[in-house]
Amino acid sequence: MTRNSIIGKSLSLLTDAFQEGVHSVLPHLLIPKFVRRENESLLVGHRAYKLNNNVHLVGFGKAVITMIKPIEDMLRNSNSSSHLVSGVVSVPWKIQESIQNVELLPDNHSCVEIMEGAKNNIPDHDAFDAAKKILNVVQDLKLEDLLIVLISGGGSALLPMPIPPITLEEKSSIVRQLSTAGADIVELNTVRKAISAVKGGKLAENTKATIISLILSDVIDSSLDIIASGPTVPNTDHPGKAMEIISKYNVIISPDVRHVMSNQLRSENVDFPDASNNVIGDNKLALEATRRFFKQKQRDCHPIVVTSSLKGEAAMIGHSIVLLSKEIIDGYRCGHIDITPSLLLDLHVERHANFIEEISRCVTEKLPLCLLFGGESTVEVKGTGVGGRNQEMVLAATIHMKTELPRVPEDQEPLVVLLSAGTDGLDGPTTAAGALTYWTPQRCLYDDALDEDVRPERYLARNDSHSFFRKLSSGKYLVQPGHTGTNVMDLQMLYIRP
Ligand SMILES: Nc1ncnc2c1ncn2[C@@H]1O[C@H](COP(=O)(O)OP(=O)(O)OP(=O)(O)O)[C@@H](O)[C@H]1O
Ligand SMILES: O=C(O)[C@H](O)CO
Repeated sequence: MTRNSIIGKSLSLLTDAFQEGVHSVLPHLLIPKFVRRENESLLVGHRAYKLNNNVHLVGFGKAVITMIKPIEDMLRNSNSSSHLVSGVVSVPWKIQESIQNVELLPDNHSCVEIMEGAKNNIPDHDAFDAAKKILNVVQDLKLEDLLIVLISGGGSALLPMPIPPITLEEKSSIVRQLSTAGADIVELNTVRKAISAVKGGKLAENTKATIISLILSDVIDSSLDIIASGPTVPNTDHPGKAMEIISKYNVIISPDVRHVMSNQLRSENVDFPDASNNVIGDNKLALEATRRFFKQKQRDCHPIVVTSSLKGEAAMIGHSIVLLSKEIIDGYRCGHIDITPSLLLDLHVERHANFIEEISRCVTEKLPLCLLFGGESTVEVKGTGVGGRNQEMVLAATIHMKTELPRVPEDQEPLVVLLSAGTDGLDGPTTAAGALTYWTPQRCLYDDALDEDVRPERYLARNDSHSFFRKLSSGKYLVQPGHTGTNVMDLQMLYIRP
């Protein structure tokens, strides 16, 4: 096989593995594993709920559009009547037309109203209208009703309801300032909870019905109060915490926002006995599916799940990944590896001893490796370019690969390929999920870029990673699945052959 075809095959292998990871967390496949109908009861986890034409459904997030159908099917009776009485969901702009398999969408007679909004993941008036409708539905319910709440990542932007007199524009500006300043999702959602009339458990406080939340997690450790800002989970944040975050990132806020934040009380409700919050899937599931894929498709390759809690600055992570690649390539050459301890911390390696043992074995036996990471990085956006955290990570890695990976003797042909992409299919305000890069001692993506007169450093300095990858080789290195209909953070795969 020529070097080019080995590179091409490896790029496709990683793209296919990413798709497999995404497929494993498609909500319509996860819901039936968690929710079952048995006669006139709905079984969710270990609990049984009596059905009596009393079910209402609300939902918000990037992945809820394909959660509706399995629930509707389950609640329909043999005479075609249904226990599902009403529903409203808030989903991303244009998501329905991007779901290719229309069978996954609710059918035309569905009683669930689908409202699209939050273009580019920014709360807007369409999402605000949806949030108002959702709040009306839950407020009207009675004690004997069941409320199914479908929740997934992206839910915060799709359920905006600032506490008056804060306006939607003020709220959006705070979120934008925080996320471009590099605040992580825990910080961002702590602030969102403090200024919202529905987040931080307030949706649950507004209903008498029994709540069953079905949650697809897109945050590290699946913290329930952080996913979509926990509308059905008690808010236990210290009242001053949101203001501390505002000060940390120098966010400019209006006197109204300051007033609402300083009057925030510690939540009275420390528990909602009538709410059950159930996580139906997460990043770990996707990583495990990806690991299995490598085992089946590439028998000589050793896949290792490194972490599901990767976080930090995207470009720095890209650098750490290259430093680890260097140690592994050196290891293949001398049959032994000493991993720098700080790299284990920077890459959030979960089980240090196991990881070192497995890598050492692969290096000694000269086995190809695929290291699998999951999590969510951040970017402090200082430039005016167009990009996302995954594309920025891969662009930074491309530059470090060129300068830091070793020039090994001619007779050795190591190959490094990296993919980083968001499982929701959209990385920041771009149409790609992420990107790929490669390196061999003879040629790497950086060289291709120079040949095409696309200078990686210039694009990185402007936070313009999407423009870089779009321009380079007509977008060949972009990962572009479109809206996937799911969302369990990002996946990174680092494939190294000796
Ligand atoms: N030009 C850019 N270059 C790199 N990253 C960017 C750029 N512009 C925005 N970002 C990053 O994109 C992130 C927002 O991306 P996105 O809208 O995909 O959010 P998300 O976290 O996936 O959404 P959710 O968690 O709501 O599903 C922010 O972290 C922001 O720093
Ligand atoms: O919607 C949100 O808040 C984020 O996606 C985290 O769940």
